[in-house]
Amino acid sequence: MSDLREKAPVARHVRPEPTGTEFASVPVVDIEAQSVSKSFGDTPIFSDVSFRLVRGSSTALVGANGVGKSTLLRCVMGLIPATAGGVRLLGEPATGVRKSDLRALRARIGLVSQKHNLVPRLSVLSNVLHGMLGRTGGPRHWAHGFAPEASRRAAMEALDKVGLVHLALRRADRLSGGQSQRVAIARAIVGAPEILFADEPTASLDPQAGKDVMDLFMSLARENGVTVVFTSHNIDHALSYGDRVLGLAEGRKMLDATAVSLTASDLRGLYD
Ligand SMILES: Nc1ncnc2c1ncn2[C@@H]1O[C@H](COP(=O)(O)OP(=O)(O)OP(=O)(O)O)[C@@H](O)[C@H]1O
Repeated sequence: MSDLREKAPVARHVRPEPTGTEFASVPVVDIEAQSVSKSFGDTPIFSDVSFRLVRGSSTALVGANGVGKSTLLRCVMGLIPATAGGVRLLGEPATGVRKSDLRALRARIGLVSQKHNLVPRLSVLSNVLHGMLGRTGGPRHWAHGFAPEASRRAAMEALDKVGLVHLALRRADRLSGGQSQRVAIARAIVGAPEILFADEPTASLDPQAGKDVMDLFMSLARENGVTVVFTSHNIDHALSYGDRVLGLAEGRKMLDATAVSLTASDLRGLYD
C-alpha cells in the first residue's frame, strides 16, 4: 500500500459556512447518544449508554466478544431501532424520525461493517461507486461503465487510498478477505462522509495493512474533519488511534476516557 499520509484527501466534504456566531475553540458535537438501551426480545444487551463525540475526533469502542459493540454502532446509525434513548447525528435527530429523513442523514455517513456485502459479480470499481449511490441518487453509479467521469475518478482515488488501484477491474468474488475489506473501506470513504463508523475495520488484514488503514482513518479525521468511530479488539490500535476510548462491559458503558489517560491494562480489564 502506498504511503497514505502523502496523498491528497479523496474529496473534501462541504461543511456549512460559519455563521459568525460560533468560536473556533467550541467543538461541534457530531454524534450524541443519550441513554441508549437495546434488548433483543427479553434479552438486554446494554442499557443507558450516553456519549458525545466531537467533529474530527477518533473514538475506539472496545469490549469483549458479544458485549454489544456492533449492536451499539447499528443503533447509533439507525440501522436497528434502540429499545430506549435517543441519538443525534450531525446535529439532526436520528431516532424517531421518518425513513426519508434518515436516508438523507445516512448519505452523509460512511459505514464499514464486518460483513463486506460486496456485489460478487461486479468489478471492484463498481462496488466502490456504490458508496456514492446515497449521495448522488444516480443509478448510473451501479456499474462503472455508466458512471460519470468525476465519480469514476473519485472511486479510483478511494482505491488508491487503500492500495488497490491495480485491482479496479477485478470481479469482487475474485478477491481475498483482506482485499474485500479494503474495497469495503474504499466504498465507505468515496462519498466523503462526515462521520465514519467502522466495525472491526482491520479484522481480516495483516498487521501492516491494518496499520495503513488506521493511519488512513486518522488522516481523514485530522485533515478532513471526519468524525471516526471504530470498534476493535486490538488494544494497541484503540490506544494509538483513538483520541477517546469507550468501553462496554456487563451491559453498560464501563469506560469513557481519553486514550492518553489509559494504559493497556486498563483496557484488558474490560475483557476479564
Ligand atoms: N439480530 C439479533 N438478534 C438477537 N440477538 C442478537 C442480534 N444481533 C446480535 N445479537 C446478540 O447481541 C449480543 C451482542 O452482539 P454484538 O455483535 O453487538 O457484539 P460485539 O461486541 O460486536 O461482538 P464481537 O466483538 O464478537 O463482534 C450477542 O449476544 C449477539 O448474539
